[in-house]
Amino acid sequence: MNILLIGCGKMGGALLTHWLSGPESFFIVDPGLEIAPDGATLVAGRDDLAGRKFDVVIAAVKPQQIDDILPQYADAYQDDGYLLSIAAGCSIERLAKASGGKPVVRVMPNLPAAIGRGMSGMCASDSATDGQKAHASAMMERTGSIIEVANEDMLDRLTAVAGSGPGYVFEMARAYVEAAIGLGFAEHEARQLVLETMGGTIAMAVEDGGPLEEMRNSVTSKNGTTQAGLGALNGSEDFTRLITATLDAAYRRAVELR
Ligand SMILES: NC(=O)C1=CN([C@@H]2O[C@H](COP(=O)(O)OP(=O)(O)OC[C@H]3O[C@@H](n4cnc5c(N)ncnc54)[C@H](O)[C@@H]3O)[C@@H](O)[C@H]2O)C=CC1
Ligand SMILES: O=C(O)[C@@H]1CCC=N1
Repeated sequence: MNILLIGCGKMGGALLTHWLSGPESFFIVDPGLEIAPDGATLVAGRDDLAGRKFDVVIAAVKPQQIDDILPQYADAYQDDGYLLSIAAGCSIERLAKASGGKPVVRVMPNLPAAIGRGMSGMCASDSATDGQKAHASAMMERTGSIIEVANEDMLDRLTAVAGSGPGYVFEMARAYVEAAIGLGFAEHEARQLVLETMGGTIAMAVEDGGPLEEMRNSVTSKNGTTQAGLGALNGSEDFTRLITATLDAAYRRAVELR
């Protein structure tokens, strides 16, 4: 199976490192790349394809570039080929038009795919076959977990939760480290304390599987230090409101990018 990856930046490149462990042959087009990742073939652009046809074309460029770039490759699909897009927001309707009417599988990955811990969502056009959906899903499973959502709107909502999610978590970690430095720790100590605390806590929540509220309460002694900290963090629900506003803003942006 031959796959053409259009765009091999932060997200496309992260996914590719795991996709390369599969049986497909990867061809990459990205003007920003000078050498092909090991195991893949770099092509200069549409005119460098020598008539080759692809079973899957993957769109991993910015959503704003889709309408300019994808039509250039509309004749590069096998008859039963499909388009897989990771572009945020960009609708199946737009993608189908840009690919000359090919079946479309939209996937929303996230950056921890780089270490095989991605959390992705997927939805497909009615024209995508079960085989195409199963193939896209199997590719994403090489990069972490995947769920199928009922419709495109839910994929845009998933983008706000999981696609952009690592950005929120990195920002929380950054602010947490900054605050720890403010309490007197050296930067390397603050980073270790915060990342090990966050990582250990998340790993425990996943392993335990119980209600997060109960787990939070198990840290919180009456009139203790955690209660004092949590009162400052979310005593008047400010943190809950901020997180809600964060997800709402990201979802609204995904809708704008449709
Ligand atoms: N970065 C992230 O965490 C996530 C990104 N995405 C989606 O992935 C897509 C790519 O985003 P990033 O990887 O973050 O951006 P990026 O800027 O790192 O990658 C885009 C790549 O496209 C290449 N490119 C530009 N013009 C091109 C052309 N004419 N032909 C082929 N390649 C071309 C660029 O050289 C660059 O390497 C976006 O649509 C974004 O919505 C989805 C989920 C998460
Ligand atoms: O910020 C963005 O638009 C992309 C999509 C999800 C994560 N990064």
